[in-house]
Amino acid sequence: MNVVDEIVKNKKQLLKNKSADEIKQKAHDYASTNDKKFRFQEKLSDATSTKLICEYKPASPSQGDISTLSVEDVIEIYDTTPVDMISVLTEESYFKSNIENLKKAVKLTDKPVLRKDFIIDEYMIYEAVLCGASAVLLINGVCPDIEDYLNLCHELGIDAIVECHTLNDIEDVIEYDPKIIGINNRDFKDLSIDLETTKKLSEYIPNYMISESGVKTEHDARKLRNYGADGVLIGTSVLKSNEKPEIEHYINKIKHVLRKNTL
Ligand SMILES: O=P(O)(O)OC[C@@H](O)[C@@H](O)c1c[nH]c2ccccc12
Repeated sequence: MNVVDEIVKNKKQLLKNKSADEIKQKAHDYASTNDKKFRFQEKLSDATSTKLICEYKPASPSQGDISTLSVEDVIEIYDTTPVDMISVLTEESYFKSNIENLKKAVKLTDKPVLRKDFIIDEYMIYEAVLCGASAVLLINGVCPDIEDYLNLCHELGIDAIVECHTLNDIEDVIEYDPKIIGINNRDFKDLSIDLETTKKLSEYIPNYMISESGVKTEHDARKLRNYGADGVLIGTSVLKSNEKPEIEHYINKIKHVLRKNTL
């Protein structure tokens, strides 16, 4: 069993006593009064720069513990630096986060926030909406029904980032016209990284493309920008230091190369 199978198995267990029906109405009511809709897409539509998405990721299956900073500290940094959108892991067991961290993040910033998790039930989308998230991640091969879940996100006014890693993944989802595709440079099978995944797949992506995982240096970010990424998502490298000035410096450096007028 690979790590994603394990995560999904664990997730099913955690969701056992939850029913989407319990919070469905509440989420729809919330969405009907919320006028801030599709904020990820709105940001991506501004072509003056490639967007920088930074992630709150306390731990991961490949790295173990990543950061000891609190979610409050991290979001404060992301809120006050040129980060365009924020991603918050909510997976409990392998990434050591939780849904409360998403709630906290949304309260602490006006920037659009993505719920990053292994979404296997509509319950998790309603929950994200009720926390004030602007987007959710739908992973092809993990999400049980990309078409239905995309429609649900649309009804609720939030963006979905449909995550793909292979051309087959893209072929699976393309008929549902996803507005944002996330190319994961990390192979879930062995957790290896290859930024060329973005290069290989970019020509098959009709709308917005976010390149995810494995970005370390400005050189990497520039490469992905040149491959056509509309957004670059970084977790581990941005949180490598526990020192606020160092994190700020890293963010400024990366955003600098993502501005279109830099070579
Ligand atoms: O820490 P990195 O290599 O910068 O990667 C961030 C992000 O792309 C990664 O956390 C991620 C991409 N897709 C996911 C799906 C679930 C959990 C996590 C992820």
